[in-house]
Amino acid sequence: MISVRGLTKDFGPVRAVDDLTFDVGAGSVTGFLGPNGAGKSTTMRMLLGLDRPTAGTATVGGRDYREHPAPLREVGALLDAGAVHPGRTGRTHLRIAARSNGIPIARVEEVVERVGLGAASRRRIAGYSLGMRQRLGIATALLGDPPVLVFDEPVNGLDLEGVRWIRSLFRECAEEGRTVFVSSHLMSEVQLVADRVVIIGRGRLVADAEVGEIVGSRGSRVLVRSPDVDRLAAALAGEAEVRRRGPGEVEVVGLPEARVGDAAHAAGVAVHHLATVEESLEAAYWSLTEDAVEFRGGHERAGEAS
Ligand SMILES: Nc1ncnc2c1ncn2[C@@H]1O[C@H](COP(=O)(O)OP(=O)(O)OP(=O)(O)O)[C@@H](O)[C@H]1O
Repeated sequence: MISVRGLTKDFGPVRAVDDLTFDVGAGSVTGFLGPNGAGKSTTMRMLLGLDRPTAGTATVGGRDYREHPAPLREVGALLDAGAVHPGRTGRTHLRIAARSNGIPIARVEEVVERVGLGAASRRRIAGYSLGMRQRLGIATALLGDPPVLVFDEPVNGLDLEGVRWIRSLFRECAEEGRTVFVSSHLMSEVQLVADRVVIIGRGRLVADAEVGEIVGSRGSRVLVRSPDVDRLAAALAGEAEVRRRGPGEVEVVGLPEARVGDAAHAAGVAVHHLATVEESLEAAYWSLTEDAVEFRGGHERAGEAS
């Protein structure tokens, strides 16, 4: 499990990470979201002992990353897929990583197979596409069969097939009981794969909740098209909020679609279209950041300053 408490990082006058507190639990995929420059990479670097916090702590399995004797067995990480020796073959790179972490060499074949690197693993990394480098980085992360996986923007550079593959890999890893923590600035991508999300903006925590809770946080909305929206609005008065969207179109907030349909029928109002609006994580994100309120679902931690 990953535990972040009061984590803060200043680069000179710039506060890149500002008093972050959250946990990332095992057995699920947690997305780490925020716009460019929000502080995601800096947070992950502190988690992996690559940057020293100005204040606070970031631990994996209750310990600082640097305190783990064989870190690859505890945390598998993909931070910068370009940061590998280009003259080596993928297989040599993996063998060196295995040896320095006391991992049996036979494991190299297993991870090469699992990430679909195949024959490319015998070629020099210099000739790899960005997608192949991502796969090699993920193979390195999986090498020590670690309970915790940390990936910074893993989808970057992958083609459509690669993106689908990585989604199923995350799911499998979570189903195997691992902690999977994945950063992205692509909300739609995270919505497809994550169970929970930690959202940050300007270094600060914006949300820490199940994807469903965040997406549903604005309440259910039903879009209705009718030639008589005025009568419909009157019929629903006091029961729900009715917002005008355009000529003959309203959005009803706070009632399920069946209730809206029944109310229209009872009032004798013709309805040409009626459907629940599917909320996107992106829309919920903008609404959360605009409101600038901290939203926390589910796992509220007792005694914690928010
Ligand atoms: N080594 C550094 N020196 C000075 N400032 C830094 C350094 N690393 C990051 N920053 C600044 O800290 C802030 C957070 O950057 P960070 O890379 O962590 O954001 P991010 O959310 O990962 O963004 P991106 O999606 O663009 O990678 C930015 O303002 C960035 O310019």
